[in-house]
Amino acid sequence: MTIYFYKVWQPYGCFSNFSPHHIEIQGQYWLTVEHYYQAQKFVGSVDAVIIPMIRACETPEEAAAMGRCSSRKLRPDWDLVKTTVMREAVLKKFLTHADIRETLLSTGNEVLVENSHCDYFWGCGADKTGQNHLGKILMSVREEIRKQQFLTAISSECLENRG
Ligand SMILES: Nc1nc(O)c(N)c(N[C@@H]2O[C@H](COP(=O)(O)O)[C@@H](O)[C@H]2O)n1
Repeated sequence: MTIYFYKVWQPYGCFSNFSPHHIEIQGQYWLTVEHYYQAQKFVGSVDAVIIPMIRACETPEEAAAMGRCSSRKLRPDWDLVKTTVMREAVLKKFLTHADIRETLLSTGNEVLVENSHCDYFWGCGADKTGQNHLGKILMSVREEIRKQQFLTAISSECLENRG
């Protein structure tokens, strides 16, 4: 069964980048993944001055509005790096917060889809033909966390057996 998510207050809302789960990357605190993601659009750009403003936004909606402002100049490599940037932030979120990590793991091998009607890149779009990159990232993060947990369990068992 496919699991659809989108708004924070809907089922599986913790999978949204707008969910109220902070992350810390390179010693900097970000209120949500969305704050971090929107700010990264301007790293090294002539409009980098906006980064601290995005970081200071009180809500992810404000951060998204600021990051989507079409008069600002995005970093030139943004299209090349944006999925890597997003994966790093989403992985950090689920490594930081144990409760939502359990929610993610509880989805087993189900397909996860961001049910955004307007976003055909991160979500599935109105007609479900979108690329669903956020759902794909969540599934790959789920797999990575599972592997990490397996390796940790194996190595502690080995240590116990060595006495
Ligand atoms: N408008 C909106 N509301 C939400 O609640 C959402 N979860 C999203 N989707 C997210 O928007 C981000 C993409 O932003 P850009 O179009 O690249 O500026 C990404 O985090 C989606 O997951 N949108």
